[in-house]
Amino acid sequence: MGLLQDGKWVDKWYDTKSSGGRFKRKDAQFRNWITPDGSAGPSGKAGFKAEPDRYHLYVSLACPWAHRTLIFRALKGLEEMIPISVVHWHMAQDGWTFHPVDGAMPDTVNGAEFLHQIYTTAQADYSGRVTVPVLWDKKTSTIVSNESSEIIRMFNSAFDGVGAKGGDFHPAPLRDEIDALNDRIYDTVNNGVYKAGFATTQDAYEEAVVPLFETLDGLEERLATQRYLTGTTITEADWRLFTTLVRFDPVYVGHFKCNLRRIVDYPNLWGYLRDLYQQTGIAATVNMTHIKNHYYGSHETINPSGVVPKGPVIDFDTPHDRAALG
Ligand SMILES: N[C@@H](CCC(=O)N[C@@H](CS)C(=O)NCC(=O)O)C(=O)O
Repeated sequence: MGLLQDGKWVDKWYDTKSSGGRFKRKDAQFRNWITPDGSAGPSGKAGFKAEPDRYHLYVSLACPWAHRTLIFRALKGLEEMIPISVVHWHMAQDGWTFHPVDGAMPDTVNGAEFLHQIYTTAQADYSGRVTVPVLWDKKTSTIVSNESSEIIRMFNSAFDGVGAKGGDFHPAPLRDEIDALNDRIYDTVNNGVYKAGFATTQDAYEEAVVPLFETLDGLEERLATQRYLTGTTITEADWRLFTTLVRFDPVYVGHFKCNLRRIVDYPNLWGYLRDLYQQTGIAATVNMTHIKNHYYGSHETINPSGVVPKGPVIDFDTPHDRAALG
């Protein structure tokens, strides 16, 4: 695991010393937007018009942030318009690589061996972490965005005029509610599991793990009377929660010490997770081998042996009985 410093790759683990053992996630740096007419979005430069066969997506099947983008690509039927490359699950001294393994897909656009080469192709003196997902523009040979929350917003609507499937997962009447849910769930759940797992002091760990389960307890109550987070329709907030929940029992409970309770111990959250998993096209975006091998096999500071546990045995296909909620 490493990062780029002035365009040079340096092998370095996260620094938690300067923050009392706390893991602090750095903001993504490429923040442009694809829009229907190529005008600038909420941030970044103009010039990225929604066009078929112009963009390419680099992902890891292990990564919950990249997983969001794969889900939106599937929901909106963008598979042909936006092809993908998939990195190897093992993120070691070279960072993410395109080395072959079952489920990986080579870089057919730039012919890179390492993901960091994509970053330096976009910006030769780039300094920062080299993360997935990356949305690439073939026309101008640069990175449009490496921020998943913004990539899914683009996929949600920018391609609607050029052949994307219908469906709006951030509809105007629900926006405030979705955004508020996203804020809390990002901080305490999506990023909360990382803050617990990468903490290197007891205090930092407890500061993360307690709010994580307070939020999960609250969501369990919320989902007792409604099928999805905002009611009867699935929104962006549900998909953003899903990618953490699906990894929770297989990885976060053990590897990240998020073990006050498991998702299977929460009847409503567990049914809700299966409900989302069983939606059309979603199961195909979940690769449990990449997920488990990546976390247990790449984070040497947490699991030095790299041994990957066999369990738990989980069946996301069992009926969920949530249709009665609407
Ligand atoms: N803000 C980014 C975060 C992406 C992210 O941290 N991805 C992880 C994989 S799950 C990564 O590539 N980490 C490599 C690193 O930090 O060096 C997003 O949501 O797109």
